[in-house]
Amino acid sequence: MFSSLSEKLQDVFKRLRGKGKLTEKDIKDAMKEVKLALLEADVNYKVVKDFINTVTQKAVGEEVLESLTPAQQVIKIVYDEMVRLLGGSDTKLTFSPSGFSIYMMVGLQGSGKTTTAGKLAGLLKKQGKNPLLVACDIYRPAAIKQLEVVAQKVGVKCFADYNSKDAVKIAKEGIEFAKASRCDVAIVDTAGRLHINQELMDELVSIKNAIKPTEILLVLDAMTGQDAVNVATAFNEQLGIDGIIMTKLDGDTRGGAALSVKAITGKPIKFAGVGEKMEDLEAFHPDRMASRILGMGDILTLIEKAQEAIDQKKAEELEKKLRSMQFTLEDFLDQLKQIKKMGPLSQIISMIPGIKLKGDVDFDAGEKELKKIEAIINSMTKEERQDPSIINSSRKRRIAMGSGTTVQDVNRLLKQFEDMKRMMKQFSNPNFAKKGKFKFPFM
Ligand SMILES: Nc1nc2c(ncn2[C@@H]2O[C@H](COP(=O)(O)OP(=O)(O)OP(=O)(O)O)[C@@H](O)[C@H]2O)c(=O)[nH]1
Repeated sequence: MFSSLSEKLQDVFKRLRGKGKLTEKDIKDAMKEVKLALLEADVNYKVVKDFINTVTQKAVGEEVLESLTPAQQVIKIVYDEMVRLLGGSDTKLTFSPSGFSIYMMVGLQGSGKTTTAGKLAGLLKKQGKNPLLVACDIYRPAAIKQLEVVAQKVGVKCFADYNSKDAVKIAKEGIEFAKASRCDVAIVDTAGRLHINQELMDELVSIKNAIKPTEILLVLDAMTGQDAVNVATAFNEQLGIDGIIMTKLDGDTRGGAALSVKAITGKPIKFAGVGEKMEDLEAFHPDRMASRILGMGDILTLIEKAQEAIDQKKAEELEKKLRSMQFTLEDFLDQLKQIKKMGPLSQIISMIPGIKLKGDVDFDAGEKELKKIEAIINSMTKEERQDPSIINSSRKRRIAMGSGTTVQDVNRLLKQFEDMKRMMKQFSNPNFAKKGKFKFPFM
């Protein structure tokens, strides 16, 4: 996410940090580079111009030039302005005071509307709501089926009528059905087109007038850059939108759409799609996103993901086991599964502050390694997991066969596990810190 922009900005800041006291020329030179980085990231030209003017004006002020750590002050100004550009404070979804909320999903074909409707239903369900999905994309029968599939994936009901060719009627009936089924949220998936046209807008306006949605959410594909911003402008002018869901941010290395859309349309990004899976929808936090772009990580989202994925009771049990040295391969497998629930490795790593990844890091290899470890442990018997010391050569061959790996792979895992246990032992010795002998293997 935003990796190429992030890399460039961090390089600029690194050079600034190396300078100690800054002159006006230093700041202006740095701002030229920031400007270039933003333009290369496909941020709207006018937005970039305003951004650079504001930051330069603030940064060239006496405060920064006389400050003890001028570079940090400049970075802070850039950070604050970036937060403002991304929307300032968080903008949450509005719920209707009536207790029944309707969200109308709109957007171009392929923007991720149907997938996002499912993700949103899943997210709201996790928050204790009872959502219903309504399939109003009547032009593509596959789209109705797709919505039914995502509804099933997240465990919510879906209202569809394969025989009707009247999207307004389906929308109205869907709302009635939602109310009758005691749902408190209806998410209406509408049809998309390849391009904006009058017919599409007329249909959307008719649906809007018929169901009076609590919010109209525009789904935008981040990877289409300034085109996405133009789409947002058109939808907002012709239909009126309340918020934006920016999808495919996981594949967007530039960030131009996310950084321009609020400034251009005045409408906030409320959610971010960060992958193809149903859990891959996050509330959009401008401050956290700015932190990520500037390479400061996003520790808050990381903690939230960990809290969602990690079962508190299990974590406490694990801590006890670690202390009493009863940690087995079974617990190891459990840990692995919990980490995997937090999302792809690349996403988790990008949220850790201070970690700057240069070039292509092979996350796929990391994911494959995790899968391999899981397969190996899954091929062991319960006894073997509890006490790996009984795993002799013939057992190793059987485990390798069963998991589609090699005996070397099994040996490597067993060694890693033993090393880990040895490390735990050092930790659990209250004197280890005093001895000053302990060294992490990677230090
Ligand atoms: N990587 C990634 N892929 C996404 C995300 N959101 C959606 N997609 C993918 O984008 C593709 C298009 O998504 P759909 O939900 O079918 O798009 P749509 O806007 O409903 O398209 P129509 O039904 O044709 O109007 C699918 O392959 C999705 O899996 C995201 O946040 N990240």
